[in-house]
Amino acid sequence: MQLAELLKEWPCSVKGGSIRVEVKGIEDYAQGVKEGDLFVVRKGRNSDGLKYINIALENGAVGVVIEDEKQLDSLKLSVPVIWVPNVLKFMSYSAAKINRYPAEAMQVIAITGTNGKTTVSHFIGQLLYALHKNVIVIGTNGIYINGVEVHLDYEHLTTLQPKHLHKILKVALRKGVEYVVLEASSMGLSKHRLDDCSINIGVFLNLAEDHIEDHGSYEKYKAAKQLLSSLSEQLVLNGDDSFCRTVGLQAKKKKAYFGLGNRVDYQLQLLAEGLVSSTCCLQSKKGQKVFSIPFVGEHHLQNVIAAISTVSELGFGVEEITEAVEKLSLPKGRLEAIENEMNLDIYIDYAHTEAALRAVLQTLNKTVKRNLIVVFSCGGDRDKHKRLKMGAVASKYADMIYLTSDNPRSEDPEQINAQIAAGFSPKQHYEMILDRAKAIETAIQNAQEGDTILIAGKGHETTQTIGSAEIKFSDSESVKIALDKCTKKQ
Ligand SMILES: CC(=O)N[C@H]1[C@@H](OP(=O)(O)OP(=O)(O)OC[C@H]2O[C@@H](n3ccc(=O)[nH]c3=O)[C@H](O)[C@@H]2O)O[C@H](CO)[C@@H](O)[C@@H]1O[C@H](C)C(=O)N[C@@H](C)C(=O)N[C@H](CCC(=O)O)C(=O)O
Ligand SMILES: Nc1ncnc2c1ncn2[C@@H]1O[C@H](COP(=O)(O)OP(=O)(O)OP(=O)(O)O)[C@@H](O)[C@H]1O
Ligand SMILES: N[C@H](CCC[C@H](N)C(=O)O)C(=O)O
Repeated sequence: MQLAELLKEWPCSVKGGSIRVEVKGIEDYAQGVKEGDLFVVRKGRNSDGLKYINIALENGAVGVVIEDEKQLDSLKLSVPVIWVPNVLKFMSYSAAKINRYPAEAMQVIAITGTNGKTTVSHFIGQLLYALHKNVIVIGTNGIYINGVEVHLDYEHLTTLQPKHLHKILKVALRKGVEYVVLEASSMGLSKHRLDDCSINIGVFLNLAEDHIEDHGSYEKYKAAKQLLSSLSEQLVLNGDDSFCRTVGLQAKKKKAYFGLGNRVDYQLQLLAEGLVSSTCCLQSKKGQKVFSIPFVGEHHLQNVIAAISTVSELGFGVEEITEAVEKLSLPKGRLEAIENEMNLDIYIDYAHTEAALRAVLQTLNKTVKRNLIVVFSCGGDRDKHKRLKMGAVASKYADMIYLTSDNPRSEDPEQINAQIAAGFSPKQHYEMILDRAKAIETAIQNAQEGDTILIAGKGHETTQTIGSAEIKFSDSESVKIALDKCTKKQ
């Protein structure tokens, strides 16, 4: 697309060079610029794109986009310098336009909420696939087309940056994909990553505390989540959550509420709960239906009803949806049970917020046969105030806690754990073993037949970030290694 064509509908000023040049893509990482890209100068937390203009030009940038108007005069370049009022919004607009707005040709479902986004997006993806639709799911656990993971070599965020998002959507459209299910993180929304991805249904799951420090305050975090409402044509909201109710009340658009409580359009009632499955009754304007769900826990009932109501709002019948629900599976690292011969119930779960840890512990507490043992820590360079609260929740349910490391990043894991332990009850039994593999091994070694072990916080993750080093690490691999060692010793 010609630069002149790209800029036609956007407020901007241009100096130097020619606007008749062909633009192939948009890039804000200088080293990633390819021949024909526009380089976007962005001031970040650690650095400033201004320092890398020369690298971008050497790599073939055909224009440089800036946000600071003064640079229009100060930058003397051989290519056009383009001033726009907001580079993040411009990146979203231009990535969508260069790729010819692929989202518009598909049904897009975007999910926000503090907890459950990955789970619900995978549920919706699985349901649509079972209903013979081609579907792409994009989120924390990666990118999946019809359940098959697509491996890409760029930085993986929960909500993709527009430069990646619209490119992958264009490929998906070519492959015949009809439905896009994506996670809308608060960071993604506030950084305008989804501004030009036309969203048919916006799903609101819940609001609890996370990423408060990234946003600056709880109010700002809430406002970021709420942005999804204005970006969506239609809303599906959790009627049991007061924030979601408020979003619904303020939105003058088509909406449907789901929940376990009353006054909702799609209500799920728990009839019976087994060890690994639940029997439920769905009441909706489309009728009543009893069916079984292949997992337990109130939070997962919430996730299931969120997925059912969304797919129903897309126009599918309740009968066919509930049939498919019986075959749903949880995404990797969510209440993932690890089989073993030691008669232990071992689970890996991605709980890394207070609400998530409470949800998973309440669930396990119902089925625990003997002691409940928790192995966890909190991420470094992330909300500090959640640490004490997660400590208090863990201590409410756990007989024994192993404090360890969970991506300490630039922080001292011992200090992080001290902040967690400050929330423990005075009688709490606990031990600190910073090496996560060792902590897992010790927990398994010291456990007695019938105990339940929850390893929380890292779920599907395959790395451990210590300082600036990213080391290969997986909870499930570590559990398997520990189990091997323990069974050999027996
Ligand atoms: C807070 C945030 O969004 N940070 C993102 C941001 O970093 P930054 O603004 O600090 O950028 P910077 O490193 O200072 O660099 C400034 C500019 O110089 C450029 N640069 C920099 C160095 C260089 O060698 N060459 C170069 O061109 C950079 O590309 C950038 O344009 O831009 C970087 C490059 O694109 C991102 O990697 C980084 O996301 C990091 C990875 C991140 O962790 N973001 C998280 C908080 C996030 O977005 N998470 C949400 C999930 C959260 C949730 O669960 O709700 C997500 O959607 O994934
Ligand atoms: N509806 C829910 N309410 C509370 N907790 C939940 C809910 N669904 C899942 N969880 C908990 O949150 C953890 C993370 O779930 P999931 O990955 O689906 O959420 P997410 O919103 O995508 O998380 P993030 O974006 O922070 O990575 C789960 O492992 C579980 O412990
Ligand atoms: N999306 C979340 C994931 C946190 C997972 C936990 N393992 C951690 O590192 O804190 C974040 O980047 O904050």
